[in-house]
Order: sequence, then C-alpha cells, then structure tokens
Amino acid sequence: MKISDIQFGMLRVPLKTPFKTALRTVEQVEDIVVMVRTDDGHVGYGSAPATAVITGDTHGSIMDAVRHYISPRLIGQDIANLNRVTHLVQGAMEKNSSAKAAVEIAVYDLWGQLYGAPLYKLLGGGDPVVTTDITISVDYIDKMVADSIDAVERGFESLKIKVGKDIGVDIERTRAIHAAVEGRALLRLDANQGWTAKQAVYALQTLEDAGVKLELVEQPVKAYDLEGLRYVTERVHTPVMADESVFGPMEVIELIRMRAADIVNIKLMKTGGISNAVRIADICGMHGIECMIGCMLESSIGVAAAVHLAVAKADVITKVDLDGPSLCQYDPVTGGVIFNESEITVTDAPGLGIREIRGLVAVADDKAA
Ligand SMILES: C[C@H](N)C(=O)N[C@H](CCC(=O)O)C(=O)O
Ligand SMILES: [Mg+2]
Repeated sequence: MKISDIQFGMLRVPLKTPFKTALRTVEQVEDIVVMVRTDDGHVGYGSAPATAVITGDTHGSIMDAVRHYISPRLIGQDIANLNRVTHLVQGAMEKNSSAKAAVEIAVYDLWGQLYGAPLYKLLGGGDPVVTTDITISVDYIDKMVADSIDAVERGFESLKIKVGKDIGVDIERTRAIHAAVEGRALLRLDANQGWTAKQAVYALQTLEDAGVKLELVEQPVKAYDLEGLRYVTERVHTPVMADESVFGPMEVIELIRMRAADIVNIKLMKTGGISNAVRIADICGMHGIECMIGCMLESSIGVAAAVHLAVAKADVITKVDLDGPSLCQYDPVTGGVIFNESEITVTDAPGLGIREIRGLVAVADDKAA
C-alpha cells in the first residue's frame, strides 16, 4: 500500500452556539481535510482546523506545508513502514503541527485499513467507550449558568468552564455555576492564558476558601510562562494542567523536570499527530503524570483519531475533552467513531472507519502532490 496522491477539501460545520474563549470567538468549524490516496485504491482521512492563536497555523499555511514540504517526501512511501512515514512527516519542516497532524491522522487511518483493524486495537486496544466533558463558553454569568444547567441535563458529568477574561468576574462565574449545578458535574476551568500567575493564585485560593472544589485548572498563564505555571502549581490545591505551554515531547520533558504542572493536555494539533502523542503519553506514564486528551474546535475527523488514542492509552489519559463534534449542529461524517453527547464509542471498522464526509468542498488547486 504505497502513497500515490494527497488532496485537500474544505469542511465547514456550523456550531450550535458561538464558541468563546479568552483567545477567540468562533461560529463554525472550518477544517482542511486531507485525503491520502494509495496505489491500491485506499484513501485515508485526516483534518486540521486553523487555530492560529494557539498553534500559529492558518488554512493557507496548512495547505502550503502539506503541498510543498510534507507531500513530496511521502509520495511512493509504503504505509507498512509506519515509523519511517511518520519520521518523514515530523522532519519535513519546523513547527506547522496542524499540517503534520492532518497528514499523520490520514496515514494512521491507512495503517488500520492495511491490517483490517481499528486504529485503537493497533495502538494497544482498550474499552471502546470514552466519556467527554463539554465546554461552557465564557459569556455573561446568567448565560454560562443556563448553558451549564443545560449541559448537565443533557448528561454531561464534567464541564470545562472558559474563563480568563476578567479575574473578578471569573471568580463570580465559577461560583455561580458551582452553586447552580450542585455537585452534579465536575468543574474544570480553562483560562486559556488569560491570567497572570498572581491573579491565578488569588482566584484559585479564593474559590478554594469558598468551598468551590475544582477538578483542575487549565493553562492559567501565558504559554511561554513556565515559571508562572510552576508558581501557581506550588501555591494552590487545585491540580494545574498545561495546555498551550506544551506541544511536543521535549516540552513535556522540560515541564516535568520543572514540576511546573500536575497534568498535561495532549492535543493532536499541538503534537503534530499520533506518533508524538503516543510518546507524550508514554513519558507521562513513566513519570506518574496524568494526561487529558483534548481537541481544538474541529470536526469529528481529527477528533476520531484522538478518541482511538484515548481508548488505547486509557491508563495514562484519564481525562477526555473531545467535545468538538458535540458543539456542532451535525456530524458530517458517516462511519467510524460514534459521537453521542458525552458518550463516544469507537467501532471495529478498519482504521478510523470513515465512509463518507458530507459537504466537503474542493479547494482550488487541491492537489497536494
Ligand atoms: C474544544 C475544546 N473543548 C477546547 O476548549 N479546546 C481549547 C482550544 C480550542 C480552540 O480555540 O479551537 C482549549 O483547550 O484551549
Ligand atoms: Mg485549553
């Protein structure tokens, strides 16, 4: 099974409600879909959103990276040599993690198809169901409380509450949601870099003193501020999770060396795909550090790959934030992973199991090769 061609499509899916964080507001998912074709007629699917404020990647940069740097190295490569192929993807250029992720996801899809096995089984197997949280966008307090109650009534047992806009209002937001859901859901805060280290300690200690128990706080300070992250981790009882501060394995090793956080958020769009995500899970497992598997605001194509990884690495990946598809008005993908609110189930279809993607629009000059 040799790679013969790589093509693109654009997939847009409207959200149920705007997605708002300290970094951005988005009204629809917009993914570049990568289709890797082989000489024996198979196609592997991958995708990447343009999360420029986090990864630096745009739709244009994703397509340019695949077209001019990654694709020329892959044409003619045999999918059976998975490690060689992923090595070529990772070494094609610096950064551009979303482009690398989209291609790697498609390659792993083909690897599963080659052996007629679902990806999670090739990655080690596991129980085929995972439970995700759901994001509560940062907004007026009443709106966030209403969204939280609605999510709990829909069966979500963990809420990922977006904060990081205004420290005083963030404390009030969290207290109001805590009071409204009355222990019916775990509360995770994600400040998306919106606080200083001192603000974070103040906010978290205030909430702790008020009896607001949080499962964790995600990325309280700027991505580059590892000292600040450690400052917070050392001063609060609430477990601190690194998200934007860590992309690949080397950054995770440094984070662990510094003891800067308690938990690591693995996202395929940061790691450049599955090969480095597996490495991170293994590094964290060796050091007794728990991981969350997260996603960007993206469609069920890329998230499906993250679900397979979560199933196979459930010993280390103990927390799941794969709610991208749940935030969409519909799932354009047929086959593969089944997203049903908080419950996500992998099937035993080969690879990712994707049979059809509705609404995929061709992009001009779509040939990556
Ligand atoms: C969608 C997911 N629950 C989430 O919140 N991810 C964000 C970044 C998503 C984005 O801006 O596209 C995060 O964990 O920071
Ligand atoms: Mg985050």
